[in-house]
Order: sequence, then structure tokens, then C-alpha cells
Amino acid sequence: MARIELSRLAHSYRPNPSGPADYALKEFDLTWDDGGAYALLGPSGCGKTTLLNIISGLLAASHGRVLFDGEDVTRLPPEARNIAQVFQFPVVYDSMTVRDNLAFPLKNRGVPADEIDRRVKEMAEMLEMTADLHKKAQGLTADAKQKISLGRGLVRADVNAILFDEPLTVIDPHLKWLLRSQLKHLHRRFAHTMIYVTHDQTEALTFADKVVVMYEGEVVQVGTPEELFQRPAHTFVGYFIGSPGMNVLPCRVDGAQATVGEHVVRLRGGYRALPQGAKTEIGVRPEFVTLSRGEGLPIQVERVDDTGRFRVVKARLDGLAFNALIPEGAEIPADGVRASFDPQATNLYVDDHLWPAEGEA
Ligand SMILES: Nc1ncnc2c1ncn2[C@@H]1O[C@H](COP(=O)(O)OP(=O)(O)OP(=O)(O)O)[C@@H](O)[C@H]1O
Repeated sequence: MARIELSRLAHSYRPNPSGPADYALKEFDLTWDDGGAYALLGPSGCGKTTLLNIISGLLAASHGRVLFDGEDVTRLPPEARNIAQVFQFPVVYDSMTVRDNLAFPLKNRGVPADEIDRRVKEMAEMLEMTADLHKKAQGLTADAKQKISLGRGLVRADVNAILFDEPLTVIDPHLKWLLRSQLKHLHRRFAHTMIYVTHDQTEALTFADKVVVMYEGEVVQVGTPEELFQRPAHTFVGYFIGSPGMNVLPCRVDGAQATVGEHVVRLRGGYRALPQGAKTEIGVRPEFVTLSRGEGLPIQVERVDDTGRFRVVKARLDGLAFNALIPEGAEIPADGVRASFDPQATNLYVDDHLWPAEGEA
């Protein structure tokens, strides 16, 4: 296992990049702690696979360095990096049995036969494939083949890190849930550094201790699921995490208050010296919105969906989509509805980035 550092890393697939749009990854520094369970989350095309392939050595970064426990591995090929990688689609040897497929990475590294036997049995049990050990991979379903791929990634004890690139895409929903909890269990047991790529927030939040969120080639936040919920560092994190996502409203800011349209919203602290001409917005999660006939911003309710524990109110505010989550039992006025926000949970964004109030870090 290793602590993985990416130093001033950037990548362009073009030979002569001339501007930010030419970069699949824009420059950043990032450290993955030894033994951490990370999810790498972001929409299609944001650079997740590019980043994973740079860590494993399948791709040479055009800029910056990769360090494992302080040692520069930037120029080392994949086989010298001791990384296990599991891809979206199965990578198995069809002509081999399940047992031989699982044993392959261990045989390659000269692990003694009795140790191979023990680890293969343990892995087959975990994957619920003990009865299939003697079968050729060829005749198995896509699900089963992908389970073997996972097993081949997890069977080695000595890896620096295990990288998963959307490994559960082809797996049916029930098994998906099962395998995800087994991965978590395995992480607790062996404390491998694990990086799990997904564009599914549920998958990311259930697997990881820390989530790295990417957007358009940038790492926009690294944080615990709670941090991503409470203080999204970028408006994209606010939209992407949570269901429904954070409300983002254009505003003007004056000290400790924002003006949205003609209405004043109290902020949790003072804001001065904001950059001239920058885009300013407040972000408030639907969970921190209260509806009443009294104070607040006028909204037009379009729909109320009852989920059991709370109701999702879909509305418009100054023509923009706006959502509120209202607990069961709390009143939703029939007309003249106004929305007010908890100031502690109202964040200010300047050009999409979270802006701290005076005195905040
Ligand atoms: N081999 C390549 N040559 C040129 N451009 C590439 C190559 N691979 C990826 N890209 C581009 O780099 C950007 C990042 O792609 P990448 O596959 O890393 O994203 P991703 O977040 O993994 O997406 P997905 O979730 O769809 O797999 C995209 O604009 C993509 O078109």
C-alpha cells in the first residue's frame, strides 16, 4: 500500500495544447492517503479514466509528477507500479477456469502454491463463486465474468493501490449492492488504498470515506460525504450531490446580505472586497428551505411529490427552477408561498467557487 501524490499534474491528449480547453486534466495537486477508500465522482467526460490511467501508468501524464510513498514513479510502466486495476468490462481469460483466472495474478508474482490456494478459495467464497471454481470462464454470464475481474484485482495482498473504473456497470442491481458492501468490508479488513471511479453519487457516497469530485477536467472538491453536503466547494458539487440538488440563485451582495431579484436574504457572515464583475450566487440546499405565507422570497409551487419521510416541492423563483424538501407534518401554504433560508446553510459562490465569509477559513 502506498500514499499517492500527484504534483502539478495536468494532461492534454493534444501534442501542442494552447489553452485550457485542450486539457483533459487541468493542473492540480492531490494526495491519496495510504489505506484510504476514495470515490472519484464526476459526469461523463470529466477526466476520471484519464486520471486513473495516469496513476496506474497506462497513460503518461503530459505534465507533472506521480509519487508513491515519496518515490517518483512518473516514468515507470504499469508493471513496475504494483497497482491492481479493475475496468468497466470483464478482463478474463476465457479458456481458463475460474480458479486459474483468480490464481493468475498470484502465480505471476511467484506466490507459493498453498498461499495461492488459500487466497483463491477465500476470494471465491467472497464472490459466491466457490461452486464455479472448476468451470471455464467462457460459458459464464457477463455478471460472473465481471466478478472474476474484481476477484483478480482484489486477490493480491501486496498492491500499492486498487483502482476500480466503474466496475459494477454490467452487474445486476441486487448483486451490485452486495459487491459494494463486500468491497467496503474488504477495505476494512486489508486497508488497501482504493480508488473507485463512478458517476453515480449513491455508489460514491456508500463506498468512500472521502470523495474526489471532478468537473470539466478540474478537481473541484475533496471531502467526506458530509462536507460535500454541508459546504459544496463549487456550484457543480451542489447540483451533483443531493437529490434534488442545491438551489443556486443569482444575487447581489452587500456585507451580510444578498439581494435576489428585489428580495433580501440574510447571510451567515459579512462579505467584502468581492472581485469586480464576478458572477455572484447563493446556494441553499432544499433541506434548509422553509415555506410560509410570511417572510421570504415569493415562489410559485408547480408540484409536490410525497416520498414518505418528506415532500419534494418543485417550484419557480423568478422563473428559475427551485426545490424545497419539507418534512411530513409541516405546512405547505396553498397560495402566496414564500421561501426563507437558514442563514447558516446559505453559501455564497463567486464565479462558481465557494466564497468564505469574513473570519471563515
Ligand atoms: N485517447 C484519447 N484521445 C483523445 N482524447 C481523449 C482520449 N481519451 C479521453 N479523451 C478525452 O478526454 C476527456 C476526458 O475523458 P475521460 O475518459 O477521462 O472521462 P471520464 O470522466 O472517465 O468519462 P466516462 O465517465 O464517460 O468514462 C474527454 O473529453 C475525452 O473525450
